[in-house]
Amino acid sequence: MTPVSDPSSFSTVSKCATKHLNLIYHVDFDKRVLKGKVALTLEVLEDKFSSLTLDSKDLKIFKVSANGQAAQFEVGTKHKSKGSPLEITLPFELSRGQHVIVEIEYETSPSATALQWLTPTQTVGKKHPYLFSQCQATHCRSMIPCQDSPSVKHTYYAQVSVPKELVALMSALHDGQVPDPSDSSRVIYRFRQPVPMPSYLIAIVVGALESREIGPRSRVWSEKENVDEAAFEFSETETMLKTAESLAGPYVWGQYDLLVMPPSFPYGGMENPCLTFVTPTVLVIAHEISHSWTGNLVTNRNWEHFWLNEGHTVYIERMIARCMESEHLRQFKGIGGWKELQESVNQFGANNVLTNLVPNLHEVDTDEAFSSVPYEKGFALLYHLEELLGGPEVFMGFVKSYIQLFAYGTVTTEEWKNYLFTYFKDKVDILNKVDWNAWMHTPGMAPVKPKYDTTMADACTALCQRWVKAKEEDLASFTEEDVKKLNSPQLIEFMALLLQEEPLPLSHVKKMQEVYQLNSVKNAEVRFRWLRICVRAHWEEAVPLALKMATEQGRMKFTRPLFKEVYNFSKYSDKALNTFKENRGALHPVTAMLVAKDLKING
Ligand SMILES: CC/C=C\C/C=C\C[C@@H](O)/C=C/C=C/C=C\[C@@H](O)CCCC(=O)O
Ligand SMILES: [Zn+2]
Repeated sequence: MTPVSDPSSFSTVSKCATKHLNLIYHVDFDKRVLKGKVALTLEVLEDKFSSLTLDSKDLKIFKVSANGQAAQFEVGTKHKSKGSPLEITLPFELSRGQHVIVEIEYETSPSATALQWLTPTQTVGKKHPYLFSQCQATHCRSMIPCQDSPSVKHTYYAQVSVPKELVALMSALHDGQVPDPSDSSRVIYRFRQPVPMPSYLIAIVVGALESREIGPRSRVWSEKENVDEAAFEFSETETMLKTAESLAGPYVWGQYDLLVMPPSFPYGGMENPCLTFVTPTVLVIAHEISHSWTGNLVTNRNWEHFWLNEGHTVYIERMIARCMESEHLRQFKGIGGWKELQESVNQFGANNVLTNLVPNLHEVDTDEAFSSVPYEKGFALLYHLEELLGGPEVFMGFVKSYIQLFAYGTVTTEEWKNYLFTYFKDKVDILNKVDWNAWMHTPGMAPVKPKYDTTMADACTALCQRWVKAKEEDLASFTEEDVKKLNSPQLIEFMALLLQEEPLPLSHVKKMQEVYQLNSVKNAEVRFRWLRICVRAHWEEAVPLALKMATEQGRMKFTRPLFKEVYNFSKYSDKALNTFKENRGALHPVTAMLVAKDLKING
């Protein structure tokens, strides 16, 4: 494995490698902290080893020991986004191949960026508090002092003490629960993760949770008020898992549970092993299931190679759509993805190096670097290669082989490319014609736009152009029949196309509401785009609706653009700022940080 440093981590991954974590947590809702003890089993990688550096962020470190002997430690200067290096000096020297158990007693901060603590009023049930984590990309270090780099993979065991009226879940297999011997009002939940995984996939949730069985290896979890509806929504999970296995190989994680998150969860989903987190706005989990292979089994070496996780996951996700629905749907999703890529390039700017497929992340906050680029420029590259090398079955054969080769390990873009050339050794002449530098190390849109089939998209394009070209006298020609011919993905695409045009006149948007009744649509993907179309047309009645959606749920895919849209409507810039400030405390810490930057609020 070629040594590749991790610009997003302080940890000394060349000196030692974490093989196992043993975690003991006491969850304190009153103080909003995790009182923790972690035992890291480290393998020594160098000849003389007597010190190491771990990642930490806003942790109170009380005590460090190595093989039971007290060890010196120092928390270094805090970095603007990477947290603080935790320097540890062992009381003895070890050599290559030996193991050492480093134990650390610590406490997290109430403002730990990996954690969101919800009051009972912020939950559906309104009776109990709620805690959930989101570690990707570099927030595990605010929850555990560790080697917080995806280049390191380890198993873990955890014991979590919580008030006995609550349930704890983690990204691992359940290993039972016992009363807390030190406090009869608490219970200890036990978890075991036998498959080596990177720290960003450690996840915890504590709340008044219930579950329903939805398959032979799957349960869906949520607050009890939502659990029956969730069981219905995700009834196809086993079918989707089997389809993914037929494409990518065996599912190695054992259990595949789903946790329906509170509305403030900042992403559509998070592929935590054994327990995918999904927001209520997400109805399709093919992406998260696909991560069980690309991302969780084969993992990017560091975050500059994030496209390997996401590009391949989107490719498998869309192959599942091809298998379960149609090739036309896969093509249609490719067209939609190209638009998402265009939006990210427009947001960052076509010359911004963060739109490189493989960006340089030195001194870059990964949360600020996050966009659709690794997903959709990554997918476009893989689809382009599929077109060149023989079609979907041929290229999926490569993807399955790539997964088998790099399973349980980590990979860089160079290693991926070398294997691509090896696998297609009789098509090297074709591969040498690909402009790799343009695809990987150049900002802006992908150098080649795949030739997608437009069968499902044509109706969307036609309706969009009718509205764009319509004059006042043409507005009477629009009727509710226009959208009855469109399914939900097509309605979303129609609105995404409108968002790529100049803002519609206010008269057009009011007519659209009159004939299509879009204000009453609950589908988040539709509502999100509809409200942006209205605010861009300066329809003032839409402003409170946009801010309501921006604050009632916290998925950044929706919250950030909605706040920005209102902020850009100059008459309502202050309204956007004040609404954000009023709601800031209830937002996820990363969401709050990024919206503040979007609205140009310092501190
Ligand atoms: C080039 C970017 C380099 C590093 C970024 C890596 C992680 C960024 C960090 O912000 C975490 C992202 C977590 C994403 C989790 C799930 C996504 O797949 C959801 C995508 C957006 C959505 O659907 O809500
Ligand atoms: Zn993903």
